[in-house]
Amino acid sequence: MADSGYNVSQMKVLMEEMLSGSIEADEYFCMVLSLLGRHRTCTQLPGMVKGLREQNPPLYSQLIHIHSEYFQKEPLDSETLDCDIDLELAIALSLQENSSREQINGVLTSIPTQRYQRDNKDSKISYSEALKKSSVESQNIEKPLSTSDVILKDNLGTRLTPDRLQINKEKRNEPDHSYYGQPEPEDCVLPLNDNGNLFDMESPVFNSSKMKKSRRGRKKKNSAILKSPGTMRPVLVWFRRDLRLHDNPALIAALERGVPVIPVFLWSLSEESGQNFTLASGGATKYWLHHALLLLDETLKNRFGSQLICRVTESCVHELATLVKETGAATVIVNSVYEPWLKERDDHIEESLKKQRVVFKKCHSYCLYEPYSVSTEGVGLRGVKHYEKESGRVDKPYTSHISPYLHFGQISPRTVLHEAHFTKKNVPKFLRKLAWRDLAYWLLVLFPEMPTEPVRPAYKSQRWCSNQIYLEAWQKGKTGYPLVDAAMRELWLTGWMNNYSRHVVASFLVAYLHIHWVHGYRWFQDTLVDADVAINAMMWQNGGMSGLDHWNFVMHPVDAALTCDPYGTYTRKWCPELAGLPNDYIHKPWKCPPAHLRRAGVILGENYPHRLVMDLEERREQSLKDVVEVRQKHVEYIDEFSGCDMIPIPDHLLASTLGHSGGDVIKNQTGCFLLPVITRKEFKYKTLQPSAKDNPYNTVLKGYVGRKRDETIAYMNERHFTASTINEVAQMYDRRERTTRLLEGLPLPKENKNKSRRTTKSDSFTVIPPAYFHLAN
Ligand SMILES: Cc1cc2nc3c(=O)[nH]c(=O)nc-3n(C[C@H](O)[C@H](O)[C@H](O)COP(=O)(O)OP(=O)(O)OC[C@H]3O[C@@H](n4cnc5c(N)ncnc54)[C@H](O)[C@@H]3O)c2cc1C
Repeated sequence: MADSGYNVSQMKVLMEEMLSGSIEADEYFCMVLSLLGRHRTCTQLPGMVKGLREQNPPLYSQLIHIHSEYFQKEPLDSETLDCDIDLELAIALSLQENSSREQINGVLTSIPTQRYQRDNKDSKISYSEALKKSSVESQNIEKPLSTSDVILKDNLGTRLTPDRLQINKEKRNEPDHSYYGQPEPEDCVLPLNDNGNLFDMESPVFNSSKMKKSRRGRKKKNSAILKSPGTMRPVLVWFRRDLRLHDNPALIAALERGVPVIPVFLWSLSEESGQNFTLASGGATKYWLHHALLLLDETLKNRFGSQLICRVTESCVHELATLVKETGAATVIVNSVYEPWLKERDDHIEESLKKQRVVFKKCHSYCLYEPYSVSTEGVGLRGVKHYEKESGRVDKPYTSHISPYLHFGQISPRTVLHEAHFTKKNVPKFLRKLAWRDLAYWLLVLFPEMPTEPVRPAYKSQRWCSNQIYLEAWQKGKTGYPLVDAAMRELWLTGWMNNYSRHVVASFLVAYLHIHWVHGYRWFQDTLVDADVAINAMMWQNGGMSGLDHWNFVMHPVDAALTCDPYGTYTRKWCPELAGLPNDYIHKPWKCPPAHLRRAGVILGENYPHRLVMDLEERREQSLKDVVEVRQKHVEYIDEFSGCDMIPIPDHLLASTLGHSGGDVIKNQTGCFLLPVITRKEFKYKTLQPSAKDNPYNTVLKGYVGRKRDETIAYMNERHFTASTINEVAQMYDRRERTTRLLEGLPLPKENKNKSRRTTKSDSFTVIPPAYFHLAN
């Protein structure tokens, strides 16, 4: 067993997880491999799991089988290193081997780049030098630097922040790097195991035989190709939102070819944004991107003597065609991006490269699962019954802060997932968030108009307020509500705010200022360093009440502060003019006695604004009325059985879910197949009883109520879990008893008809609404 206490406990957890069925045997094996290293796994794993021989013979033999299959043929030598070291070696090899081969054989490879031939007619020069040169010179020759290229080199005398990537300086102060900085390249490496090896991230499904095969394949291919210089056409790795070297499937695929690898980054603002005013690249993200590119280039340069070719272009398809001509590349490899308009562009690029006889290969890495591969099979109509309320302290760095790194692919989601599995025992909420990231991309693929058009069609006609003063006050953090202002100022100054604050400011804009969520989406796109069309649009749609899974809560700007900033620390940091107020009044200065205000140096209306809107209850009521009006106007989008909103399901999803006939049969008068979606109870109630004065389902969260609700949910979950565990153990004994009696020929005990169920009968979500039966038949 492992030497360190750390590993012992890790091993225990892993074994427990495998026994409880939360991980498979091959996952277990890979994790052990990562923790103990190859040698110790080879020699110690059979002994470690021998207790299973009695306890769980099938599992035991499965593990032994995996173990022997993995180690049987592969010698334990230093060449079989894990992914990143492989990567490092391979990159070094692909550059060095070429150059040394040229020097030894005195042979110039057969396919130097066209431009290179132009420039070096007489000279014989090694291919690697040619490549290195090509990446520097390609920009100098074809186009003037100032207009089309972004060269990320100080020593080339080029501006590090070219115009088109530069953030609008008048608009933004320099972000506070001490608060939120770019990672050093080293920050992005995978964790080391005891042997100093890295986790093997190559196999997403932990398939040991696949892992082994691909390693062998890689070694073979490298050596085979390196021996035949005649086939050395380089490969272009087009970096997009995968600005890293580790766990990068496109880069690995390129290196596997054993030919020179040319790293490229292309920037086309209009293509990034698509046609629908998605604002995919706002000022803050450009700023982040700029630094991420610098880092990537630096890493390539320092560690591998390579460099990133960066070009700004109107059309990536043309730029790639040019690059292919310049370098003689036979293959372009990318990691897929999933925004529908970018996918369309990739399809177009693939076609066009095909005509040049260049292979365009796409790998998957941006999400955990490819959005196109997500199956709806097995998805029932169950609600999200035990959904825990979003909570978070804005005054503490309790969340991971990895969103921009994930957005630009500086960290891969798989790495995060694996680290989460390894470093923490139980992080379901965090894992759920990673899944939401995938969910956002899945939704964007289904509803490409999501950044601009409500997913619930009825809500297109909702009335919104167009008061520009409100919007600007919100954007600048001058609403007079300290928590909202603190969050918006943090966003402006750092390009980031945490999830809870995002909910607070979104609720405020939509439910209290009545400003269309699209304005919120746009502002976030421009100011967040992690601005992400898919996630941002999904969240604003949900906050704006027209999304697939709209929030079942509204954040009150004062009460929310009780939960997220109970001592006012956060608010004082970003609204320093209020710093002197006592805790009791920091979130509601308008209630502060004049003497306290004077002592704290606060003059409302002068150094801190009066509240933009004062009648919060009334404003919220109005927002409810607006929604009810929409629902009453568009009854065709309301399910008559459940009272829920309905959304049209895209045909292709319908066909994949219900089979080829699905698309024809089940369409109503709107010409679409409509599916009921979760709808706030207060909307249903008020739609049925518009003049009712009461609102038993009021969704406005009170800080303390929120906390109490968390505790109640945790308590209920625990009871539910304990009850079902006891029930299952009882059933297991029951089954054993019956088997023994059967074997011994004894009469069987009477069945207990009142067995408790894991899912209670009263769970309304398990009942399929009659509407569905009606439609499905
Ligand atoms: C109105 C609104 C707009 C948002 N816009 C964006 C955006 O443009 N880009 C963005 O990355 N996140 C967005 N989020 C989601 C969330 O607020 C951020 O991902 C989170 O605050 C980032 O901090 P973290 O890395 O510490 O998150 P953690 O809580 O540590 O979560 C880890 C990762 O999970 C993912 N994640 C977390 N929450 C969500 C979520 N609700 N939906 C999908 N993925 C999630 C992110 O990639 C995040 O980095 C938005 C939320 C709201 C309410």
